[in-house]
Amino acid sequence: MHDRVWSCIVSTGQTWTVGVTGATGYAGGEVCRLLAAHPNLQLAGVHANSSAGRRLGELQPHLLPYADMTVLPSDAASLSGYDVVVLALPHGESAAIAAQLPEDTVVIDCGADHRLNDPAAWARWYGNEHAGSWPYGLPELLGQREKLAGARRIAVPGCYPTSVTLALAPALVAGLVEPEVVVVAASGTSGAGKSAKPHLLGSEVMGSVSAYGVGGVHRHTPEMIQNLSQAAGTSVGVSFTPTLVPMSRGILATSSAKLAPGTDADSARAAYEKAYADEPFVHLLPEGQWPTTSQVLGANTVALQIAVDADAGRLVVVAAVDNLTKGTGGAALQCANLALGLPETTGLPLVGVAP
Ligand SMILES: NC(=O)C1=CN([C@@H]2O[C@H](COP(=O)(O)OP(=O)(O)OC[C@H]3O[C@@H](n4cnc5c(N)ncnc54)[C@H](OP(=O)(O)O)[C@@H]3O)[C@@H](O)[C@H]2O)C=CC1
Ligand SMILES: CC(=O)N[C@@H](CCC(=O)OP(=O)(O)O)C(=O)O
Repeated sequence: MHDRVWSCIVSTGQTWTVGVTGATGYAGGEVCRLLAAHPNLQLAGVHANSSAGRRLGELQPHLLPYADMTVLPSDAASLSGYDVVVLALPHGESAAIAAQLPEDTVVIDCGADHRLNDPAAWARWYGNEHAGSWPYGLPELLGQREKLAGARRIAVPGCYPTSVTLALAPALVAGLVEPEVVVVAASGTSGAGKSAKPHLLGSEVMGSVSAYGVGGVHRHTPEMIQNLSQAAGTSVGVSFTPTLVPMSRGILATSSAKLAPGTDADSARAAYEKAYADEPFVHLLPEGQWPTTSQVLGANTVALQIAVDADAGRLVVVAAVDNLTKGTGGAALQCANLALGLPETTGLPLVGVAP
């Protein structure tokens, strides 16, 4: 563990040490980037797998304050001793490590291992034994913030479920729509992680948009069903189609559902205004303005807009999120703030990087 790390933030008040594993990947790298601006959390160690022993600056050159840190191994013994551990590992790699960490350590898992409540759903979608569910790290979901305050184990949502849940929950809570939703979402390539895959080559991605995981086979479908059913208080059906678009970061999710009798544009807008009036990171845009991925890049924010398509009889909601910030790394630190009793917004950017 490094005891002296250059930091651009002068801390006032209590500080907690943070170890990040998966720090050489996209999600872990984003956690480290955001930690550099956090006044109370100090990145004290970076861990990974095949790159253990290397200098972080070789692998994540944008993380200048941490360039001289040596990447440490990713086992439980190496990860013990931090106040907070962020796991940003491939699915299935977190649970065994987390089970060996002290109970009073705040453990935030960016992977899927502890997101689903239903063991049968886990077995169906991930194919191995369920490691048990943890409090789900989406504070804006009704009733969820209270479960995260003081928690010592938190499961950060998937990036698509974050955008889709925040887009549709207010309508389902208020009974504005029928509990059957259709979602088409576009993601940048960083959503697929940093390891080399042929379909992510520049020559495959540039100048082309492709659909994948079509026909109800994407593993984020059960997570959306879980969240939206919690909001609706009844089982919600989800048809989800993800698409890959030629940009590095960002998700633009377009969701729609059949209007319930009596829903009109005014009642829909009122429900969304009420739901998000006090949410610092969720922004219902002024009428007529539509979300773009560029406006949320690098920010822990979600931009939303709604429309009532009276002819089709559907509510349409568009949501933009940076998959690496509010979609993972920012959400991880938002949850850490809640777990530690810090103001929820501490150290998190509201300002995007545009254009
Ligand atoms: N990318 C995104 O937008 C989002 C990602 N997530 C989740 O975050 C997690 C990380 O994803 P992402 O950053 O994209 O992935 P990357 O492929 O970019 O990074 C994976 C990281 O995990 C390490 N790693 C790989 N295999 C192992 C292993 N067997 N044991 C320990 N460490 C290992 C790698 O280390 P090394 O390089 O040394 O091998 C690397 O640091 C995943 O669970 C993903 O689902 C969640 C929401 C959004
Ligand atoms: C573009 C792309 O490939 N995206 C990833 C989403 C990854 C993610 O955010 O979610 P998890 O944490 O559940 O892996 C995918 O569709 O699998």
